[in-house]
Order: sequence, then C-alpha cells, then structure tokens
Amino acid sequence: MIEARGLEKVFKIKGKRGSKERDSSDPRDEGKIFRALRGVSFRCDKGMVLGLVGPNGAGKTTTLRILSTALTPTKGSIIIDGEDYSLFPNEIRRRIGFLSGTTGLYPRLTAREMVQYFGRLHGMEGKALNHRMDELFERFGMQEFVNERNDKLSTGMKQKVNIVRTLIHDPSIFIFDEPTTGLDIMSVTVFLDFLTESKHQNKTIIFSTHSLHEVETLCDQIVIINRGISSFAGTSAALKQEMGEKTLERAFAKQIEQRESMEGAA
Ligand SMILES: Nc1ncnc2c1ncn2[C@@H]1O[C@H](COP(=O)(O)OP(=O)(O)OP(=O)(O)O)[C@@H](O)[C@H]1O
Repeated sequence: MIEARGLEKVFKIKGKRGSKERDSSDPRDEGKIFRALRGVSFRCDKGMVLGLVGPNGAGKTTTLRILSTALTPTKGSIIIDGEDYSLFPNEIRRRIGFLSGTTGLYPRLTAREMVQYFGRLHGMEGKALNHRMDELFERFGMQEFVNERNDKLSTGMKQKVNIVRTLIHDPSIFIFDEPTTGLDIMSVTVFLDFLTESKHQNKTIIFSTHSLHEVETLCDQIVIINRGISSFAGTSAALKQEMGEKTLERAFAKQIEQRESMEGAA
C-alpha cells in the first residue's frame, strides 16, 4: 500500500541562466517560488492500478518523482505499508520500480548491457540476472535489438529498455510516468497485459497517462491532478456518475472545467 498525504512542492524559480524561468503572469507564481503541488492526496492498495491524469503541467510528474524518492516534498508525507518512507529511503528504493519520462540511456552501452548494469546495482548476478533479463526481453519482444547500442535504437525501443530496466529487480511497487509513450500499438497491448498480470500478482501500480482508454481498461482508481491539487479520487464509473456524463472523456473535461471555474471564482 502506498499513500500520499497532503503533498506540497515548492520549486525555487531560477533566474535568466536557469532553464526553468517562468512567465511572471502565471497566477501560481509567488515571487521567486512556484507551487507545483498544493495538496495531493490518494491511496493505492496492493493489487490495485491507479491512474494519474490531468492537464499538461498539472503536477503528475512531480507527484511521481516524490513517490519514487527522487524529490523531497516541501510538505506532506508518503506512507508505505503503514510507515513513513522518509525513515527508510534505501529500503523503499529497492521495493520501487520508477520509470521516469526523462531518464536517458547510456549511448555506448547495448540494451542488454544497460539492463544488466541496473540489475547489478540491485545486487543481481549470474544466472538469476540472465534468466530475468531473457524473460523480460522475450516478454516485450526485444530479442532482435538487445545487442544493439542504445544510441542506435528508435524511441519506442528505448522506452522498452527503460521499462525493462525499471522491472529488472521485480519491484513490488511500480511508479511509471507515461509508460506507453513511443510504444507501437502491439507493444502497448503487451505492456497493458503485463500490468494486468502484475496487478494479479499483488503489485501496487501507479502510472500517469494522457490515454483515457488506458485508464478505462486498466485502472481501479483514477486520481485527477489539476494545478497541483488532487481534485478527484475514485473509479471511472464514479467520475462519470458525479459529472452526469456517459463518456470518461466528457466527465474528465467537465471535472477540470468545474474546478478551474471554482478556482477562478475564489
Ligand atoms: N525543477 C523545477 N523547477 C521549477 N518548476 C518546475 C520544476 N519541475 C516542474 N516544474 C513545474 O511544475 C509544474 C508541474 O510539472 P509536472 O512536470 O509535474 O507536470 P505534469 O502534470 O507531469 O505535466 P505533463 O502532462 O505535461 O507531463 C509545471 O508548471 C512545471 O513547469
């Protein structure tokens, strides 16, 4: 079980030389800080798939980076299996598989060497590591290119290497930032089937996506993040019912609009 309680994240805005300089007309900018998260709470139990959805820049990646321990929240906490994860971060890192949208692959390593490297970082060796790699390479249809250098791979191939790198140590908690980006239709199906199977193996799965199809077919829970706030947590059926809409697309759009007009009025 993983629970986010009242997460807030404030970024310091860098000056001209920084890459993240912002437009000062942005209503969320407060002087030299930017409040990327202003209250994000949700809970994902074992054997559950939770989908994080929301507009661009809403705070999904920031939330996932906090869950994965890559970022420290300014306020709030993460509870894993009843304990605050800041008390045992190394143990938590072993339990988590984090797929970041920005992780690069070492260009001169082959896909196989790259995955092997991460397996070793997790203390895996010899036959057990080779067996696990071969199992995952076969599962994701990667045999034809595992001995190619990473800089020769297509976007989708690189994404598969990243996915496998994340899963090599058989984590119990999956935290995936837009995992299907760049994957072809067949590979998306393979990946979603893999997540369904993992869910039945009692894994805890949280992923961000812009695909409401993925949400509807796979997720037990949706969390909508908008302007740094979790504005809905529940099933897709509950969201449709609450919004009085038949399709998830319309229910999602209506929820976002309603929240934005409430914020505008406040
Ligand atoms: N290191 C940082 N410094 C300053 N601002 C940041 C930093 N990282 C993220 N932000 C800002 O925080 C906000 C939330 O970003 P985040 O990447 O979490 O959004 P997102 O919901 O994942 O968006 P998308 O769907 O486009 O990937 C954005 O306005 C972004 O510019």
